[in-house]
Amino acid sequence: MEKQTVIVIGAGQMGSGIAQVFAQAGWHVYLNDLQTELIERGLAAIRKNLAHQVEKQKLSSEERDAVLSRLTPSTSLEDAAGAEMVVEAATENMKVKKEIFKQLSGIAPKDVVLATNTSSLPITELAAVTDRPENVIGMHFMNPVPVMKLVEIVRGLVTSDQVYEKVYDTAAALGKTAVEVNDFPGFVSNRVLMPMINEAVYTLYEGVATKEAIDEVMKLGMNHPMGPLTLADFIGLDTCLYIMETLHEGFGDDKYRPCPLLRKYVNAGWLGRKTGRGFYTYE
Ligand SMILES: CC(=O)CC(=O)SCCNC(=O)CCNC(=O)[C@H](O)C(C)(C)COP(=O)(O)OP(=O)(O)OC[C@H]1O[C@@H](n2cnc3c(N)ncnc32)[C@H](O)[C@@H]1OP(=O)(O)O
Ligand SMILES: NC(=O)C1=CN([C@@H]2O[C@H](COP(=O)(O)OP(=O)(O)OC[C@H]3O[C@@H](n4cnc5c(N)ncnc54)[C@H](OP(=O)(O)O)[C@@H]3O)[C@@H](O)[C@H]2O)C=CC1
Repeated sequence: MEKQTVIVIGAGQMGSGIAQVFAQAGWHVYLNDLQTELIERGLAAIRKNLAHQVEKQKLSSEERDAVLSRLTPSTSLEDAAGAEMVVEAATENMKVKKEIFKQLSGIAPKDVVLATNTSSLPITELAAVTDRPENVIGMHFMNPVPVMKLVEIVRGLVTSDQVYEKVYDTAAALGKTAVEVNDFPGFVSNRVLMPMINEAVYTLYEGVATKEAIDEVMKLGMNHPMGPLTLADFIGLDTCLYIMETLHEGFGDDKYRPCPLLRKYVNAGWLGRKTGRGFYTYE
């Protein structure tokens, strides 16, 4: 198979997971972030995951080394000039993403797929800042990327069939199952998931039960692998808040209003697992 190159923009929990699965599928990967330390943190997470696979004999140490050799740190978007695909996984903020996509227009070759891993933001609006909106598409991986099977593919208003097919085939080659959805706030995944999480936060805020009780009810009663407050910490409370704000603004419906407790925690810098504190505390 011809070796292909992808640039993954944002080396946070999603970007590092996306880089890992591409590299494990044989792609060359530029892992891009603003600072070298952030890329190093992402690479450290990948090394840890690969070490676990070696320990479990799911991967040989030679394969691990080959995967690691396909990962190149990048702090310049100019590296998009040498890629066949871009997957943007920077912070869930329209201003940040528009700036990235605007810059990509001047750098990436014309036929490059410009995919975003956004959780909720409109693909069509993002596409409109580029000189090639037909190449822009949502390629929404789930967290943790190496484990979760789904990729939600989101077509913008003018995404071409060719770009859709390329992303669909790529998801399959990464061992994922793609599901096609249209471009509306939160798509399907977060339109359904995030109001449940937000309601769990309201349940805590209104004193209906303790955080442990709320999580236990949903785990044991509904067979969810994680309770909603544990899951919110896992996703990142900033990301949860941004998604609720996108739903609230996008639909103009108060049923999506973010719980004030969620906003308070984010303002306090309690972003969940990634900062060591959210609804729970972490080592
Ligand atoms: C916000 C959005 O836009 C969209 C989203 O992503 S929403 C979030 C979607 N994700 C979820 O809902 C996740 C819900 N939680 C789960 O499915 C499970 O708790 C879980 C898969 C995370 C962990 O599973 P578990 O059975 O409780 O724990 P554990 O036995 O430790 O892990 C199972 C496997 O996953 C792996 N794993 C767990 N966490 C991992 C991580 N962060 N990265 C890589 N691998 C991981 C483990 O190494 C283990 O692999 P092996 O079987 O090879 O040992
Ligand atoms: N968390 C989740 O469960 C899921 C998240 N997503 C989506 O994936 C994206 C990333 O989320 P996640 O990985 O959790 O977030 P993280 O906060 O873990 O990582 C985001 C990374 O992007 C970096 N970044 C910010 N601006 C830029 C830029 N201009 N260029 C390059 N890198 C930049 C951040 O750096 P710094 O810290 O310095 O700002 C940070 O390292 C978001 O759009 C989110 O909605 C999708 C599915 C699931």
